Amino acid sequence: MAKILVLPGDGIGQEIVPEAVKVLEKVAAKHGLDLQLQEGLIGGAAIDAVGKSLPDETLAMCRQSDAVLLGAVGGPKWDTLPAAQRPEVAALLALRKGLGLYANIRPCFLYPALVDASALKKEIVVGTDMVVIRELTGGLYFGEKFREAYTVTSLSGEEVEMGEKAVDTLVYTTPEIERILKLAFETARKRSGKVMSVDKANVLESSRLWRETAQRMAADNPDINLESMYVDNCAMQLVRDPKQFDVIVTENMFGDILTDQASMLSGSIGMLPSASVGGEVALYEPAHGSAPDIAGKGLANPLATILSVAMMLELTFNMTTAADSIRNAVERVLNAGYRTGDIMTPGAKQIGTTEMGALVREQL
Ligand SMILES: NC(=O)c1ccc[n+]([C@@H]2O[C@H](COP(=O)([O-])OP(=O)(O)OC[C@H]3O[C@@H](n4cnc5c(N)ncnc54)[C@H](O)[C@@H]3O)[C@@H](O)[C@H]2O)c1
Ligand SMILES: CC(C)[C@H](C(=O)O)[C@@H](O)C(=O)O
Ligand SMILES: [Mg+2]
Repeated sequence: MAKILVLPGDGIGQEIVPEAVKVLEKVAAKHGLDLQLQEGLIGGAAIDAVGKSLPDETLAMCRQSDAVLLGAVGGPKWDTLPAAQRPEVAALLALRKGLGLYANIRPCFLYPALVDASALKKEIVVGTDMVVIRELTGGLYFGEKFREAYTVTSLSGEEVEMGEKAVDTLVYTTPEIERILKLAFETARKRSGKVMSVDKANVLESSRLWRETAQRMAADNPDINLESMYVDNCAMQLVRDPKQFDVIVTENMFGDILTDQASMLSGSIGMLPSASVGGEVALYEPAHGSAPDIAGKGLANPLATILSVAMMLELTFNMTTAADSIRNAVERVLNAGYRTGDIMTPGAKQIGTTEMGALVREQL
């Protein structure tokens, strides 16, 4: 029995998650996986319904599940709430931290049919196949943060208020760095053995600890070919020559930014799935957000969420064949020329969210 909690959340989450769930149901039936699906409230939708973006019941339901499928949280309606109540912080970050999900795996793969969908030149992106391992429960996101009055002492010795001071703290500890590097090494062993550790060790103390730890671990793991790169260079190299990368491992905020950028190598942010792992129960979530600009219009690309279901089958349920059947179905639909707006190219057939979901299911 596979107990799966479904959390559609906000914006396009409400449109893409149902498509992914129907794919999951079909694959589960074909591969003999007995599903028990439950739906829960999260994000702005939960604030509107019960006054809290991560209701206690949702967290408890996560803990009783084998896996969680999340859409997205946040949107303009809740942007003006105090920081600690915003869905992104009070729901998503709290869920990741609460469940101990210290690693976010974001595979960035270009389906050959989408080579023209990328904003980058065809010869640059063709053959893109990498995975970014993003640290998910440390760094700036979770360090101490506060605001206070900013005062300076004037020439006459008076304290003068000059506005405010805002502080975010970037903390990493050796064990936090070791466990994410360990996952990167394990991932690399199943691929080419190459790991690029991305940091800002020329400026940041946390990055110096990161780099020293990575290099020490690499010395103990001779089968791993580890290199380190500064994050600014990495941002440039990702668009200059993405095929030099296989496994990238990096801290929380660098990973957030680099994966949105890397998504363009796969054609669109609507193509980038993810798995947040390392804790009590894994959370599968597309890398993109709630896309308020297209929400409610049936335009969103459900493939990142559908491909997140494939990751769930593979990582949580060890069902590699079932996972591959989803990836192959997606490939066949793309090969047949069907596209949502974000991956549309001249000559292709533009369809909406539900049609894309239905076509993938037809191919299963
Ligand atoms: N995991 C999450 O829940 C998550 C992730 C990122 C952003 N957010 C939140 O989402 C809201 C919007 O943030 P944003 O606009 O910066 O990022 P976003 O990822 O929601 O959207 C960025 C752009 O990409 C497009 N896009 C995203 N997903 C798409 C899809 N599946 N199909 C087609 N186009 C897609 C959007 O239309 C938009 O133009 C904010 O409240 C933000 O905090 C949530
Ligand atoms: C919504 C936000 C908190 C989140 C993050 O920064 O981790 C998102 O951008 C992501 O990439 O999953
Ligand atoms: Mg992000």
